[in-house]
Amino acid sequence: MSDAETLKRQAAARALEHVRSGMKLGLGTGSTAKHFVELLAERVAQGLEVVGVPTSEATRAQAESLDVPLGTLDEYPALDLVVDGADEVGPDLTLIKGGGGALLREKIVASAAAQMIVIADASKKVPTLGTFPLPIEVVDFGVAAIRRGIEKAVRRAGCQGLLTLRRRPDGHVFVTDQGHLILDAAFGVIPDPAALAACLADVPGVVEHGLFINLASRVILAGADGVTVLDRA
Ligand SMILES: O=C[C@H](O)[C@H](O)[C@H](O)COP(=O)(O)O
Repeated sequence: MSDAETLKRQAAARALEHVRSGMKLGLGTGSTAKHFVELLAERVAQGLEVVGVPTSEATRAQAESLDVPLGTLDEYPALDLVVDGADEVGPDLTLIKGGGGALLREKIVASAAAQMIVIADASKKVPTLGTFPLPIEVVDFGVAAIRRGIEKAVRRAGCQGLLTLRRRPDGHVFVTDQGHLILDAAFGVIPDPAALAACLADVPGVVEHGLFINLASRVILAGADGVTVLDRA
């Protein structure tokens, strides 16, 4: 396992300590969350009783293959905990998520959970959000007009930058699990995430964006110097 994967697994292992039998658990998406699901499956095999609600079809497939019992958010609308990764962790545990395109379901699941624990390697911690392009999920209609609307709206929050329609490695347009498209916004710096979130919410055609504000209660970061736990004030 590479050094980066080892760190992700360390963060995942620490998050697993928060899991108790009987919990309804949101299962995040991405390479870090994947470690958590693997470790969770080991505990399930040993007798831990939980029900997982996956945040993506990819996570559903992984959890199913590992025999983690699953349910839907309709069956379990109030979750005890969600464990998920992040692309950036900023001040006040504000996050950028959606690098894997799962932001919409991830945000719905996080909002339904009593607690959200984020797991990441320490490189994800940043003083200011925005180096990682912000994923903005949009409907599949009038994307050029939606893009113009976003460009105009985000200026009110002091943001500007190139918006790139996300494509898969094979060149086809990336389509989310909910059938939407993603514009990745290279803002570089997001001076006021809450103001930006409010501006984006005003643009018709924007379904959701990757800013997670006041959702993460704890962030577990694994770095060369060990594991650091950050709690939201
Ligand atoms: O859409 C994907 C998710 O928000 C991921 O949790 C995020 O991109 C972090 O992924 P990774 O753990 O692979 O860096």
